[in-house]
Amino acid sequence: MDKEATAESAVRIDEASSPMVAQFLELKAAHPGTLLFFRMGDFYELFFEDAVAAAPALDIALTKRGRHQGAEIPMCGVPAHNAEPYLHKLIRKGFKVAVCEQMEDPALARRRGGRSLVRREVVRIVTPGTLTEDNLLEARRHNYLAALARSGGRWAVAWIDISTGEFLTEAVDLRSLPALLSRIAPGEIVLASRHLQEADLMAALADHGHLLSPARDGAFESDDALRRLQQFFDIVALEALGDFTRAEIAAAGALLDYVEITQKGALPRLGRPSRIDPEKVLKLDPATRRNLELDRSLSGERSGSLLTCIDRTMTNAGARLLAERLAAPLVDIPAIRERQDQIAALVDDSHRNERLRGILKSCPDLQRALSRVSLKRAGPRDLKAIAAGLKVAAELQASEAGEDAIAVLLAALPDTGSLADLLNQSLIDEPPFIARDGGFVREGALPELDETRSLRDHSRRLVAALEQRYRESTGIATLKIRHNSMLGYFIEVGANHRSRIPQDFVQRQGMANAVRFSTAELSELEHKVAKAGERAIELELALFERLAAAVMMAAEAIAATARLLAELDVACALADVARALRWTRPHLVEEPVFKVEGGRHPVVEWALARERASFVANDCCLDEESRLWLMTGPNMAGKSTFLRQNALIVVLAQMGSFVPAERAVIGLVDRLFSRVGAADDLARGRSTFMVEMVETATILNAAGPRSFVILDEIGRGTATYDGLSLAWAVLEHLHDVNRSRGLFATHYHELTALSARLKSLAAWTMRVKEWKGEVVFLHEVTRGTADRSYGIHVAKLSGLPPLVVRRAEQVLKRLEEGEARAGPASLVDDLPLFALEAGESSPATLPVQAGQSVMTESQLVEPQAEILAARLSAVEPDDLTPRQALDLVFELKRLLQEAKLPGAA
Ligand SMILES: Nc1ncnc2c1ncn2[C@@H]1O[C@H](COP(=O)(O)OP(=O)(O)OP(=O)(O)O)[C@@H](O)[C@H]1O
Repeated sequence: MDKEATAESAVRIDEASSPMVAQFLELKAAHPGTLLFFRMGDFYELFFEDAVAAAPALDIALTKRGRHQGAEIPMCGVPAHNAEPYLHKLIRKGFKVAVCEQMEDPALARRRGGRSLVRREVVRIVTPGTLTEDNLLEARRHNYLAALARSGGRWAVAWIDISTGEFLTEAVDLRSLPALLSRIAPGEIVLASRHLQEADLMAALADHGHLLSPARDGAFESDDALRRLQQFFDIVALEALGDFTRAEIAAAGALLDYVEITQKGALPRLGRPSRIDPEKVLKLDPATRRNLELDRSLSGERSGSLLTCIDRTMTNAGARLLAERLAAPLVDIPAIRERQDQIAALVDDSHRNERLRGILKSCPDLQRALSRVSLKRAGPRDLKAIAAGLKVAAELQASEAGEDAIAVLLAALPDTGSLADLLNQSLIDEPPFIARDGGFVREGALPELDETRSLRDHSRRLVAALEQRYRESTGIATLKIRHNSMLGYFIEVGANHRSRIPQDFVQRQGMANAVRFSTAELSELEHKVAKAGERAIELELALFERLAAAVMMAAEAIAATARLLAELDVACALADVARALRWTRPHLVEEPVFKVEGGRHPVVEWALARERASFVANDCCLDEESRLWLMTGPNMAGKSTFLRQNALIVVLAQMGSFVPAERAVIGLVDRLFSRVGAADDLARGRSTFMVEMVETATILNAAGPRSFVILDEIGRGTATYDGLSLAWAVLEHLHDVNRSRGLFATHYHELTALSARLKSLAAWTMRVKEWKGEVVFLHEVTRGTADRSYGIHVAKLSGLPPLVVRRAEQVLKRLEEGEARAGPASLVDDLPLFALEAGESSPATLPVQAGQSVMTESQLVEPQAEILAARLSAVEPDDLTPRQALDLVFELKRLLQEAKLPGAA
């Protein structure tokens, strides 16, 4: 939500307000919830509470200027020509900024009368979701503006990227809303103010609360929204674009309204909205997305994520599309196969792929340049970028023939050659960013401009000739004709030559060492130069407008080109990954099977390769016979890696990529769940165990026969028997009720006894070898059950003090002796399936072995005895002075007392 400091201004206009303060306050009142960047000459100034909020956020000085109602007015300012970094900082910190410009030349205002104010208007409201400038945006990520609307009791989300024109909608229910939002990852969410009080909605938006932008309720009214959409897209009936729900229409229309308000009427080019069928997208809840480290690692960094591992795209648009596909894998075999075909066409022909990637490399960001042109925020460099992008498209098309999926993709590129030629012929090779000062039109592009420029240059040469003439006529060799913005052209001579100045030189400025003059002749020349210069800029700007209009005429073709090039880039990148990392094309089927041979974890394998270590590939075959795998194995043996690698193979396969395996047959997965590891969610007041249970509940409530579930060490966050009981019940529920495919890793070896009774549960383990008392992890998945956890071996490797390790070994021995007396198999008989429901038994009746955790005091104090022994054996009696010997006796006595050893009193 907006920063509090920007809420409605507390300062009011009254009769005593100066005209400028009154103007400021009026504009401020019209734009509540924003910081007002008030243009004053070369600066944007901020006043009152805006200044107080912005100065610390920007780390700039807070000063004072004038008084209002008897108090000094706080103020801070940023330079207008370099405002973007400041805007960036403020947007990042959650502020919105209303940019208010001077709409006339201050000289004009002065001419109206001494105290006339410069006319000022807010030209744009900069918000996190409506950015278009490259400096404010991340080049390789989408920046979505989303709107959430309800109509007839049903919800929908619409989202656009105004910097690329993408426009999508999806119907959603409140339960699925967090998953949808975590998939879109919007920068800002527009919501009708009336919903802000709804507790269930606010709970669903808990993770996204800081992104909310409340908007007027009327904007979400679906009839108005429909009209707005039809008008914007110039269509009679929206049905032509798809079967939108009322809520989708309301959300989409509200987005247009919000964009119109923030862009002050300048609407960007937007593609027609397309509707996403939620059933065609693999559902990944926020926890699963996070746990699988799809686009960020668990520590929140980009490196170490799957996306970083597979992102070999050459263009920003390609990187954005890849991220989009990874965020929303498909549940649609024909669409997946279409993507696979493109990769397949390139994977075996690395020369072709390299050639295409080489050409793509020089492709600028067509989408973002086009969006700036549509918003009239573009400069000559944007037009040049569009020309360059279109040239790349033409070059790619010319370089390819044939009938495979890539050739088909390239054949679909629209012909935009004439526009590219027009732009290239009109613009110089490296034009400036902004059009205002001219200097970007190529010589020969516009005959009138060439004439004007030569007139201007000729006049400049005449000025040089005049300087030479004046030097000769006055005999002052150091006389110079110079130029500055205050005086224009002037003649400058040293003060000591004053006596030689002719009568017709009119003095304009006297300084300590020099005097400045003008002459009628010089003024006339200056006038000519200035006029020619002005005319040249006029001509250049007019041409710029014509070129921008030509671009907008071809906007749909340019957008289609940009989209196809991004698709090509993604195909090339994934083909490159597949070839370099030996990935294979998965076979997608409708039946709920999962058969992966030689599967690998892409990120772990990549990390190991950097250390020149190799990854051990493993098979995973889930079918009706063994739909659920119960994985046991020592710590560090690779269970989590195995679980995740199979989940990632699902994601990769359904996003249309090849997968890290030798062979893979994947039955479409509708929902993928992962509960791997646990982290405290202290910000929301949840302990590790609570987080674990909430995530597990989500899975058990939603997973079905087409889902794929990975669960890692369920129940470890609580007492052993509580944990075991929970894991037990969860496993049974998954097997009998959810009937999903899945992998379940556990340290509760007791659970493996269940595999004898649950028909589709198979016990698998990670192989280890004991060698000379050490454990060697083979990372191989094999049938069976682990006999031990080797946790203490692993702890030893971690540098735990030897004393603690030895003690742990002792305790373990005793615990195991206790367990052996009862035997894990007894648990199966003690807790028959769904005995709970039948009321026959409860998890609380799990057999707790009497005496298992009870130890005598003398057993417990053994470590202190060892400390004492260690201390004594370190002593060399011959080296001790009498004083040291006495100290030692006291020390030993103290240790003895602390240990409470028998006889210590
Ligand atoms: N298949 C493999 N090939 C090679 N190295 C592997 C493989 N699987 C795992 N490893 C290595 O072993 C490390 C530990 O793996 P992982 O975290 O999956 O073990 P774990 O059994 O889940 O351990 P814990 O029970 O302690 O969580 C990984 O970081 C990786 O370096």
